[in-house]
Amino acid sequence: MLSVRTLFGIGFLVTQQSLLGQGHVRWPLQLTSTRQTVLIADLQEEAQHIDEELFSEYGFSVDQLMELAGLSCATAITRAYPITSLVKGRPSLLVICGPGNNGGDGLVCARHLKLFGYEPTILYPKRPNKPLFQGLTTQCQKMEIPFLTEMPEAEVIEEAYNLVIDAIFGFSFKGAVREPFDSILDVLKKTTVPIASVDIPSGWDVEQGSADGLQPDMLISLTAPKKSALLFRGRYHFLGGRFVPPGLERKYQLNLPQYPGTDCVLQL
Ligand SMILES: NC(=O)C1=CN([C@@H]2O[C@H](COP(=O)(O)OP(=O)(O)OC[C@H]3O[C@@H](n4cnc5c(N)ncnc54)[C@H](O)[C@@H]3O)[C@@H](O)[C@H]2O)[C@@H](O)CC1
Ligand SMILES: [K+]
Repeated sequence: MLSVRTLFGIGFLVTQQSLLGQGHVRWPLQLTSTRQTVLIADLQEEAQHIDEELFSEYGFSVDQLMELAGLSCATAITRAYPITSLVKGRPSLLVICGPGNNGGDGLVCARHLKLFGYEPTILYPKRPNKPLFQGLTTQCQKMEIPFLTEMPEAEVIEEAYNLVIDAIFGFSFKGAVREPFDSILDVLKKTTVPIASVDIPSGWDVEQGSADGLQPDMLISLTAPKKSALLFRGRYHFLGGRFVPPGLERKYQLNLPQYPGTDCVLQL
């Protein structure tokens, strides 16, 4: 039996097979907006399995998918926050990158945003010692994107930036946030500048979310929305990462919506 609950302020519905009293329900968990219905990657492990299979079974490389993911994020940001809509004199953005692949998506996103005419600045406090991330960092430096050495205060962010892009943690985040990201997230919770989160709002449990965590204005879900996306209450939810082969979509019953034309993003 299907039960329907309204969890979102602006016309979003969440439907799930019998939410109460039936134990754990894997599928189908759906997110329905006025525009789309998509199934949700219910478990953290599920998102990780999809990720691993893309590399092991389907022959993709990490940098390939990261490029597509980061391009999706940059494209979605241009749709939600076109340069003409920004309130500051310059189209300044702060991109905060974490220590894993979510951070890599952030670096790619920053590079494309620069090409799209924005003025990103990057904070990248924990840099993995791997050629992929070193290359992405060099590319951003060569694009003349400035890197900060420390997290600005909330008031400075409000003064200087139109938007913060949160590429700190994605679907591999677990447990209590460790420094320096704990302090960074504390500042982000204080600022009133809109936040666009890549894949998952950082600090949120991938399945359960976080009642006192970040409340981003935008979420760009990659491949498929994660379960915690049901708790997202911001204005803009986009799906990106248009690279899922049909066999993988069938195996995980993702039932992904049709992206319009040649677009790499879809507003949910
Ligand atoms: N298959 C996909 O869907 C794709 C996923 N991509 C991105 O990859 C992300 C997942 O990347 P990863 O698996 O590298 O993981 P994450 O980027 O989610 O985070 C892992 C890093 O965070 C650290 N970390 C975890 N918990 C922490 C805590 N409590 N405090 C402090 N540090 C913590 C880990 O030590 C590790 O360095 C996705 O969310 C998405 O953004 C894309 O790059 C490519 C395609
Ligand atoms: K994130």
